[in-house]
Amino acid sequence: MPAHIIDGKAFSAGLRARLADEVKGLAGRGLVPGLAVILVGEDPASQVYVRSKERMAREAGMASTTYRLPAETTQAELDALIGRLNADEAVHGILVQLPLPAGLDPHRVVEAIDPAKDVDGLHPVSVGNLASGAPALVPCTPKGCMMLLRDVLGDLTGARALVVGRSNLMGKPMGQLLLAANCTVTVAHSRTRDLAEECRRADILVAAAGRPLMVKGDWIKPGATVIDVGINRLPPEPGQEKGRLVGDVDFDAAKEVAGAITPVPGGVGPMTIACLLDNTVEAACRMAGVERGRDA
Ligand SMILES: Nc1nc2c(c(=O)[nH]1)N[C@@H](CN(C=O)c1ccc(C(=O)N[C@@H](CCC(=O)O)C(=O)O)cc1)CN2
Repeated sequence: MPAHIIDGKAFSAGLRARLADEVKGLAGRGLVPGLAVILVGEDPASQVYVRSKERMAREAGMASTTYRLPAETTQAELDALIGRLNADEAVHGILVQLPLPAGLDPHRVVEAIDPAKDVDGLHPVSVGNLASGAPALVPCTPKGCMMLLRDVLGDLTGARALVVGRSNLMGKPMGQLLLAANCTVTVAHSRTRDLAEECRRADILVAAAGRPLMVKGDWIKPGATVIDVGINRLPPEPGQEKGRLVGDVDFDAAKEVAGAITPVPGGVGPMTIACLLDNTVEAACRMAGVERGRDA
């Protein structure tokens, strides 16, 4: 039987609608969550994502400002802007869009952000909190993957989970979140021996390697839940202006074997921005000492 197709677009729309209700309640009590997004340079995909972040934050009733800086911006200029946003009480979340242009150090940039406003969950304090089981602001894409997994599977206890990819933004925090959900977790990467066999053992397979169509249909355990985090643009076919968007998983083959699978586009991607909004509300409530959930 073909797999259940996990509709991340619909799930994200539902989450954003619930957040809009919550924000309305908070605004009535004088707390308007504020998001500041910094984009350095002109990466075309980043421009699209940043525009969507601003639009969706505003649609949810939040205050949102985007700072667009030229690619030649120096580290000191970026540090100074982050310093001003750290001190601004109307700003509860700060995000620096990645990747950064060459010459800017992403570690230094992330470390300049006040950990209480680190809605990307990348600051060493956030990373440490997640690893040690303390309340943490969690990176948006893995947080979205967990929401989808819990929606499809409920309790994940005891599941054998494989994460392919070890980035700070996705693979590493995803491994931590699955571990916290009582899965038995393996994190694989480009140097893993016999990746196909590792995949075949997984009840939950999270592909975040950034390699188009890398995971083949016969790598998937029958009935497994497959979360495809890859967003890769293939070269255009003759006569096409743009190439097709594909994930890290060969979707057409995988859906014949998996129990459930996320498509690309329309799977994990839309969850990233919804979870950014959720993290911004979370940061605002923590700063104001407001307990969440009463207004939703
Ligand atoms: N500071 C950060 N930088 C980046 C992050 C991040 O979480 N924090 N993630 C990605 C980009 N990203 C958000 O920033 C993002 C990626 C994809 C989508 C999305 O909705 N994708 C759609 C397809 C979009 C398309 O047509 O290209 C989908 O998968 O359906 C949203 C946000 C890297 N940088």
